[in-house]
Amino acid sequence: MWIVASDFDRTLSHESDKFVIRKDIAEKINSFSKIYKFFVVTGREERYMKLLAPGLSPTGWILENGSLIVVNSKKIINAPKNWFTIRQSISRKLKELGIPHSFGEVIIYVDSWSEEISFESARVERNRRDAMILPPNVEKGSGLRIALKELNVEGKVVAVGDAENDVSLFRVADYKVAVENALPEIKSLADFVLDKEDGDGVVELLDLILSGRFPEGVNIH
Ligand SMILES: O=C(O)COP(=O)(O)O
Repeated sequence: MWIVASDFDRTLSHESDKFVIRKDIAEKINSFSKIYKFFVVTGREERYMKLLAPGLSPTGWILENGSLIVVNSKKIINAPKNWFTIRQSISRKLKELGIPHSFGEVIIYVDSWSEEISFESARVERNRRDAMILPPNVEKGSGLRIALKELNVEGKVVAVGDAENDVSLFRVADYKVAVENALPEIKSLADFVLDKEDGDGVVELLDLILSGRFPEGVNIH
């Protein structure tokens, strides 16, 4: 069984489309998901995914950077019980420091954050200019593992991404794939770099898998 775990922003969707996924790309993923497994693994909240990915029906969603898993209409929170008390105290500290932030269902989002701040009971994950404050040990990779366990799915995991918060996804993958527009450090970690950017790159990957040309038939560059 092939299991594709794909980032969303700048991997499935393009900034010039205001991060809304193109219809042909969503349709390709929907048909792939009927044969194999496809998970969208994103830092984003569920409410944004409803707006940015209308009509997209993957096998499952790993949201808020691995802290919220949605499979088979079931929501699983990947955080310790005391996390929400910790989250309140972190929010108070951010307010004292004058750092604007917002809450997801589980995590804290900070836009355009360049300061180096660490917290005792939380982890800060950077993603390009933004940052997310999460429970310790919660990341995209651990979220994917929970989804696979919940669905009782086993197979070869192909992770595809573009930026820093995709590194943990690479750690749980059998094959690490970067889209053409990925950051240089992500490309250097990848087993394969796709010829195309964003969603066109992911379609390229899905076609390689569907036609049986992955991984042997891929030109490594
Ligand atoms: O903007 C974000 O929250 C990051 O989203 P991504 O993980 O899909 O790249």
